[in-house]
Amino acid sequence: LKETATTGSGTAVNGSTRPLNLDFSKGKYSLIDLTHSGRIETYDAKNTTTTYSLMTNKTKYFTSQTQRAGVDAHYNADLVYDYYKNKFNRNSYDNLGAPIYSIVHYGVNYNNAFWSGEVMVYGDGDGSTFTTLSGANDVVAHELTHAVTDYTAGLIYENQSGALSESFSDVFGYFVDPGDFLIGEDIYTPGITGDGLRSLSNPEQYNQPAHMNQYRYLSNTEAGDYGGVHSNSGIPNKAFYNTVTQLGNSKSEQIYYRALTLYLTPQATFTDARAALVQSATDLYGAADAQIVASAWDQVGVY
Ligand SMILES: O=C(NO)[C@]12CC[C@H](CC1)C2
Ligand SMILES: [Ca+2]
Ligand SMILES: [Zn+2]
Repeated sequence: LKETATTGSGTAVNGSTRPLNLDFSKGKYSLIDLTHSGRIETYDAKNTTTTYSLMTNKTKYFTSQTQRAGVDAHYNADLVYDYYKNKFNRNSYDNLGAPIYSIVHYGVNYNNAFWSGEVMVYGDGDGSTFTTLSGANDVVAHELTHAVTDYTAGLIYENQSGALSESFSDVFGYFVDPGDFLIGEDIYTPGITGDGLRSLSNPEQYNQPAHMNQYRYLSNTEAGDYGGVHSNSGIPNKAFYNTVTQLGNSKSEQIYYRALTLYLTPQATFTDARAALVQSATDLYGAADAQIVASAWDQVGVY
């Protein structure tokens, strides 16, 4: 049967109202966004980890409590799609219009979200450490940027290249949510205000190193977070903060996108990332801005 693009709205994780791009067919509305070539479809795992079904509704208003996870996964995926298209003319994570599939209500009390290599997956959190993880636009951007990275630099998810993968995902999480330098603040510890999972401006606040002399040589195993990819990302994250506070968002996002998509390679080290970003700044804006990038990395002990 034919699909018909239409619009509606839904209730977000935080209770606000989100506009939604929907499909109407066979007498019901579904979370299928047909408005651009990277179509977006959002599914509900209903707290299993093995089965899922398209999130649908009788009306165009997705306002029930259990629909909130899907509303924000769908809305934030479109927001991130639009960010990459509008800023860099990138058509979905593969730049070929790949569909973006999201699954919400994954597992029980699942305090995580991840890009599986094919789909976005979001837990509901346990209500104490996290609430529904699709509710944070910076987290959705973080995860979809892992997909972009997989199709471009291909950074290997361990040791320094893995910490760079984490950092680039946090950096584009910031660019999609530029009001603060925290990651995950909208869904982290719902009972506490003002905190976040990580800080780009002050990584040490959440027990991340912010200088090479604090690098954590952890084991390259799941228990060691693959060489500490989520802790050592504090070092390139701080270099990013040093850069963006000098160059501003518009120049910085173009420099970071160019480095990620043109210069970085799978085994890149922090030194390679510095060189890729300095080169990108030179290409785009000249020697003075490139020097600002170089200095940003000097300050975290990466040469
Ligand atoms: O850093 C991450 N993934 O690499 C997180 C962990 C909790 C939020 C969802 C996924 C961010
Ligand atoms: Ca944020
Ligand atoms: Zn990540």
